[in-house]
Amino acid sequence: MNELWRLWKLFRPYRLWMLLGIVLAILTLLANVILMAASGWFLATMATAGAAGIVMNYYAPAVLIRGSAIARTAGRYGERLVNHEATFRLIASLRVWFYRHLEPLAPARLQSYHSGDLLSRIRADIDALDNLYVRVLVPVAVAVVSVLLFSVFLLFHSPALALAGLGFLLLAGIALPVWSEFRGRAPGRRIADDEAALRTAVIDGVQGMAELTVYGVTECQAQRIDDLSRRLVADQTRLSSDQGLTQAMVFLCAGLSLWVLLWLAVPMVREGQMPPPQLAMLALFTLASFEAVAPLPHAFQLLGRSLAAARRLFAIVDTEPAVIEPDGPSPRLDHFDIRFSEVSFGYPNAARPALAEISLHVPEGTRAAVIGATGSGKSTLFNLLLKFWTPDAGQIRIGGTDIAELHGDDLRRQIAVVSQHTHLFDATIRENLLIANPDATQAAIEDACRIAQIHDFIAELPEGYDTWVGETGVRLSGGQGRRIAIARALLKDAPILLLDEPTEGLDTATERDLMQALDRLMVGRTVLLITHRPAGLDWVDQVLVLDEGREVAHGDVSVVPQAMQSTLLALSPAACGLAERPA
Ligand SMILES: Nc1ncnc2c1ncn2[C@@H]1O[C@H](COP(=O)(O)OP(=O)(O)OP(=O)(O)O)[C@@H](O)[C@H]1O
Repeated sequence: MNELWRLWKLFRPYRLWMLLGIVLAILTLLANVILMAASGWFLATMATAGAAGIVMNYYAPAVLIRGSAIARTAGRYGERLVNHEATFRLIASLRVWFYRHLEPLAPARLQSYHSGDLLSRIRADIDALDNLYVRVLVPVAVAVVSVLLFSVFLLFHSPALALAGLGFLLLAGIALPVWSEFRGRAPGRRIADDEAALRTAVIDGVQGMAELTVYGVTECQAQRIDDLSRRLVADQTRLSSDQGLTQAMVFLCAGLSLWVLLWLAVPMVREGQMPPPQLAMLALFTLASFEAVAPLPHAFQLLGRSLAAARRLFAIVDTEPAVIEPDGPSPRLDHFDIRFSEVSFGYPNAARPALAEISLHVPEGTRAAVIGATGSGKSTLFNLLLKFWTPDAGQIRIGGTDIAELHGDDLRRQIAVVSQHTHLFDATIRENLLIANPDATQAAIEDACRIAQIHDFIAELPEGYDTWVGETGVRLSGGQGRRIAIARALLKDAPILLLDEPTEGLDTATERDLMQALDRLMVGRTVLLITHRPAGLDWVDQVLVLDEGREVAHGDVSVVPQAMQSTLLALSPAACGLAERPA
């Protein structure tokens, strides 16, 4: 129930909208009940007056009937309008609220969530919360107020009638919803989880279609999706049949209530304690009053699903970010040398630290390489410099300022990254370039692409820079993707450049061309290159060699172990057809 209270606090800014929606819903319901009761009374009065030959004024009841019919229609329209408006505002603000909590968690804390699961939380779970307002909160508020009013109304006629009416209303409005909530709790929770699992499985299946096909296991994935779908459908079927059953029970309660009313009231009429038209009025009133409690079983059934969704959202919202941002504004950076001082860091639940007491100083405008076998901690060094994680010990300074004093966004504005995993968005080439600098002119874009040696290729495409690159850039080769990354880095024009194995996986000729482009990009910037191969080491001023997170050597390129240097010769600038770097 803690979730309910937390949700209520999120709903608070919309309480006036909600109040208005609830008031309109109550007025609509009352108008309907008055319409039914007045019609019953009016028809019965007219019939008895006609039979007795009595002249009566039918204008006043007719006005009441027409008035309540119009009020019911207008009220329903207004209530839908207000409640939908409130719901959409609420959902919009919940999405923003969730995204605000999600963003600081990226990428460190989100690595344990699949993108399909996150998508499910952002979309389906937030949508499930709107049920809480429209299908739970509003009906409950309407039922509480209306049942009170109905009981008072019946009390005026007879305490026995009030007691009987209230008894059946409570049976339909409390007992059935409690049963419904109990039955819906487990499937509701499973539906939230299974929807997320299904989305994850479908995304995995589509993205990994090539691998699944190559290894001949598409059937297995299809079976997994099928199993999840069946479980989901089974739970949804159970909820639907429960919903049908509870609706039938509500009608049964209304019918029984009517029978009991007739059983109590007919003797009163016979004994002259109640005029006959009043009996017709009370009969229709009783039937109509169950409209107040009819939505409650379904509302409480949805409660389980909504609370499960809320719990899944709060699980993310309550996660502590891996990096705590400073309170004040970031200090201004005037220099861009990078200094790691005795930096140690271990990932949560890791067997050993990813980095242990690493120190490295890269003077402004110079280049350093971090080299080491796979898993030696090179990327971790970048992750710490980009403030995706916080070191467990030691400090990282840029221009003498501890990066802990800088906001992540301000820090990352000073850094461009070219890595082997360039993410290309499902957009045009131009849009993919503009993310580095949204204000870049076409001339600037083309200049960057010329230096990155990709302009000629783009210019030859029928749609040039407006060519759609496809999801994750499938329409570009690995080398072309990396050139786009270099062009992005040029457009960003940041003083610090991080190169994360930028030539990994490319053939020698492409690697050589790319190194030429990178050489232009590195000019005048503080560069940190990580690699597990010696390619490009001749262009750096110092090399740090890591092994299992520890420094094993540090100095000029001669400190690189002999075994690595022999490979290095094959990739020297001369071998790549490049001029030696000027001193
Ligand atoms: N997000 C993570 N969560 C937990 N452990 C991680 C994470 N990222 C890396 N590690 C672990 O930390 C160690 C260092 O990894 P890191 O990625 O820094 O190595 P690397 O030298 O960049 O390797 P590669 O050359 O293969 O990219 C490894 O043992 C790795 O398993």
